[in-house]
Amino acid sequence: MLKLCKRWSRSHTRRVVWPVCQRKRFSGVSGEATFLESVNMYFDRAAALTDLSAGRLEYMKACESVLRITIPFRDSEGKMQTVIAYRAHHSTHRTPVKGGIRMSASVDISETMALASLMTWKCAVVDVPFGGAKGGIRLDGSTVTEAQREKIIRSYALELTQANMIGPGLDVPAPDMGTGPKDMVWIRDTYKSFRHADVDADGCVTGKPLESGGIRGRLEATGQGVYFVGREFMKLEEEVLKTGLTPGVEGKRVIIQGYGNVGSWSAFFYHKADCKVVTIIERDFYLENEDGLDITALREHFDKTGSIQNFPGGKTVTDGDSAKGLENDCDILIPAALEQQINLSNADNIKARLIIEAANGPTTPGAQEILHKKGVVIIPDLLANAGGVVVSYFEWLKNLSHVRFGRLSRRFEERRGATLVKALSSLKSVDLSPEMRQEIIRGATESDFASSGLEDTMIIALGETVDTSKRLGVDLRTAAYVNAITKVAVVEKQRNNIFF
Ligand SMILES: NC(=O)C1=CN([C@@H]2O[C@H](COP(=O)(O)OP(=O)(O)OC[C@H]3O[C@@H](n4cnc5c(N)ncnc54)[C@H](OP(=O)(O)O)[C@@H]3O)[C@@H](O)[C@H]2O)C=CC1
Ligand SMILES: O=C(O)CCC(=O)C(=O)O
Repeated sequence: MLKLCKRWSRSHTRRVVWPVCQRKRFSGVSGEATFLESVNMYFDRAAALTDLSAGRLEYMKACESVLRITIPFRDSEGKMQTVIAYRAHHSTHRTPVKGGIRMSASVDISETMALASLMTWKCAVVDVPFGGAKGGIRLDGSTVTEAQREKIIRSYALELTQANMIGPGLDVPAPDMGTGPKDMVWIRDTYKSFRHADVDADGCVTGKPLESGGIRGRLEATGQGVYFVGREFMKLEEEVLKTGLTPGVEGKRVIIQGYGNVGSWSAFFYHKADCKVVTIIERDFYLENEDGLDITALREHFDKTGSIQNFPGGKTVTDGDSAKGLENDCDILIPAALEQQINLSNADNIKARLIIEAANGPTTPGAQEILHKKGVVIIPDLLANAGGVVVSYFEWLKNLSHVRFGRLSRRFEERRGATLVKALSSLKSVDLSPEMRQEIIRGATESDFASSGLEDTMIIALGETVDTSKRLGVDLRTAAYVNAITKVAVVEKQRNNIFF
């Protein structure tokens, strides 16, 4: 695709599509590569193991275009404020492009481009047929009212619509850090008001609530994927041996950073699988219990108080930097908050033997080197947290087909199951328990399809990654990038871009 380079303005918002060559360099953790530089370093390391030409790799690495938007709004004192927002398209080798929208005070163009790039490689790792994109709104969501937030989100969606950077066949955003289902409804509604004749308009965004075209299972999908990938990895004896742990997730001590969407659902699934969640780290404190936190009771506490702080079933530690909790004793560490949390300043002190990257970009290249030397295994972000985009893909398919998964077949399957049970019951040699009967009779629901489709996808992607890592003798991140780059290159070559 040609790099976009347009500039235009309208009365209430301004939009600029920046040619990527104008991007600035932004700093990250002091003395370390920025997030974008890290993603590119990981890409380069893997790219060197492919037989693709340097020119093609350079093109594949670059971010195709970035839309920059300025959104005005009036704060609670009536003063005019401006919010900067972005939408980056890393690769349109497949369309639509896909990726969440982050809302945070630390959003910048460089971070958005890094996240968009990760989306390209992530979709390829799990065979989701999308290109990579990401959005960012530079705003601390807790500083605005709901009405102000709605206006900002709708303005953002309006600008994307007018720039042709949203639509079921163009670009399909979703939630990321700081955004959620309600924001997705405002986006869908804004898009639909301009494209009201588009029968597929619901597919312009995923992560919507069920009543507004969402799918059962998207809310928990990223955390559930983080669980599936960890559970399957822990079954691979040869791989587990490298960590020094015993096979199986059961009984393992887990630390989770971030109790938002991804962190809370990861906690739920690991706890359900009989792991001990011993520490949960939030921005200003961490919560610990050596015997494992009761995650069900913790959820109730969160729902009542709006925070996990002072949960009576654990000790809340507020003194000092909460990231110190990453260094607590555990088997598995699941960073599920921000990028660059595991860096040169703390990598030496990490006790975990397995790190499952639920967040995007939580480990810097410098930290990774230290951890690898210590024998720590890292299941990388582009594989570990892909569950969100996988179930987003299912939501998009649901929106385009205009029917809930299982609606046409469930009753039919149940009748056939009942006939089978009847036939089996007539055989004296067969003794079916009530649970077995129920399992045979029950037709698959939408949740069953979403969850089993996600499970299958994560198992296949982990298998492919482990195979490549063994074949090339490289770590899992490099292997996942090699697989992703190879898959994207096939599509690039087949389409034979006329601009090459
Ligand atoms: N949502 C999704 O489907 C996907 C998300 N991801 C990635 O997962 C990560 C988390 O996203 P998500 O759960 O959606 O975001 P949320 O906004 O739902 O939650 C983020 C959580 O992290 C906490 N947090 C913020 N800063 C810190 C910090 N410095 N130390 C500890 N905790 C902190 C937040 O606390 P507070 O509320 O105080 O800010 C919040 O509890 C991000 O990296 C995101 O890109 C990846 C794939 C899909
Ligand atoms: O669900 C999606 O489409 C995107 C999720 C996302 O932003 C991510 O995986 O980082």
